[in-house]
Amino acid sequence: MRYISTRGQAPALTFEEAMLSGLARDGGLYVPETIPQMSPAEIKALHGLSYEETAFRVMRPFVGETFDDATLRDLIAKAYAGFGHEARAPLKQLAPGHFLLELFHGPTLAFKDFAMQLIGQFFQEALKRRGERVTIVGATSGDTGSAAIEAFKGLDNVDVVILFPHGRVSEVQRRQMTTPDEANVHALALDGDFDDCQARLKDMFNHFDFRDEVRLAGVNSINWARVLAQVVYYFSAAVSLGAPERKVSFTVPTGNFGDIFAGFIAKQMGLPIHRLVIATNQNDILHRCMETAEYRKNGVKPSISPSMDIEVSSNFERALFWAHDKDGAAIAKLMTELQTEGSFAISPNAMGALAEHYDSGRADEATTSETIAATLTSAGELLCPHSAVGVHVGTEAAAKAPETPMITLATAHPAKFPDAVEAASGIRPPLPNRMADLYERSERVTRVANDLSAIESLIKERIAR
Ligand SMILES: Cc1ncc(COP(=O)(O)O)c(C=O)c1O
Ligand SMILES: N[C@@H](CCOP(=O)(O)O)C(=O)O
Repeated sequence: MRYISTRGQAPALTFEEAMLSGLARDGGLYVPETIPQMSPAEIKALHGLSYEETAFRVMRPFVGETFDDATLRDLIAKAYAGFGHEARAPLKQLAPGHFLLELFHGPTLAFKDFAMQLIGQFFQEALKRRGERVTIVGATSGDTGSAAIEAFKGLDNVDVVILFPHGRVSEVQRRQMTTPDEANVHALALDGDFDDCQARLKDMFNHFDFRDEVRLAGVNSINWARVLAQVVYYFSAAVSLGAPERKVSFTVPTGNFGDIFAGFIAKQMGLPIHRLVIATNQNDILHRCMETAEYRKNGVKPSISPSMDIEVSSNFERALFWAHDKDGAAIAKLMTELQTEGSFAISPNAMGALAEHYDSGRADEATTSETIAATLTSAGELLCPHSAVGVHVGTEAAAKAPETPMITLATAHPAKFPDAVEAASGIRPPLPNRMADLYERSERVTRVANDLSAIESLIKERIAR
């Protein structure tokens, strides 16, 4: 299995090389050259298996020779052992034909743990074998950062540096990143928004002297291994509702497009998915793009679902690559236009290819709050604001195809966003006992300007210690 860049100008890599490299050296994102197929019989055989065994069977062909079967099984087992629900990703019924896939039972209470706990294991195994150390730099709007810190803290062959937008994450999210006291954890609060954090991260990958000097690695969904780990729960959920005999649709609260793109990969592998529905908050660039065929930035507005306050949706590049018949030059041109003009137009052919798989919808701030309150009353479920965006859009989409079950992804625990949830529902969700002292722990964070050389100097200084 080889991985190629969406911009067509970087060397093809193995799974291990792609995982440890992060961004391709032409600025693109790695994707598998071909997508392994699962037959209806192989999908049917997933019925009744543990989440871990499902993960093994779905991911095995992508991993190639990086890990043998026994090692891969062992790493998967270690990754999910700390989850707080035996099913790992339980499915609950919200309404007739509408289900909620709870992805927040991992250690940091968001769906990021599914991938991050696993790639934490993958990195440790690969680095030990190679005798290498790396500097992981991550950009976060709140959840990737805490999940990465949890997965990599205390390891002696990794430094983990997280850039988060100052003042634009919830207090719980911030404290999850700033209170760990392990020396290899570095939380940096950047003066800017998430797009600035992600842009500086990509600048670091494109600055080869720095990249090579610090042996930069990435654990955002830039990293193909992140996306791969997220493919698994599309299989486990669809199979429990009758796949391969029965088609299902998914609604995904979307920002950086990694989670919904994992659903696209599951569909390409053979999972019978009817529609993949992009659910955006008031930062609705992806929804507007699906409606107008134009991807146009108009400024990020802070919302009550802050993890989705994103306008430069990194993995949309991977979706566009497929929609343009894997024409790397075409993708490079669109990405340059986005950088220079703040927008690009999508051709009718490519829009047609996107519309074959994706629908979209948005929820504004008031609708998000109303959905939190309404879902508590109708189904007894207390949603986080991101999941509420999904439930609102998923309900609308389900009404258009009532014969197909709709699965909405619940991407975070409500206790990560207590202020917004309390304002909407009157209930302040408590943190789990193991995190009960989060507000008492002391914080360690460095404020940084949105300036590449200042950030790079700070990182070099930190990792030299
Ligand atoms: C809670 C939550 N929901 C939804 C999203 C959006 O997911 P993605 O960026 O994969 O589209 C994020 C951030 O990634 C998130 O943290
Ligand atoms: N919402 C994310 C943004 C980064 O997304 P990623 O999937 O590329 O890591 C976050 O919580 O940080």
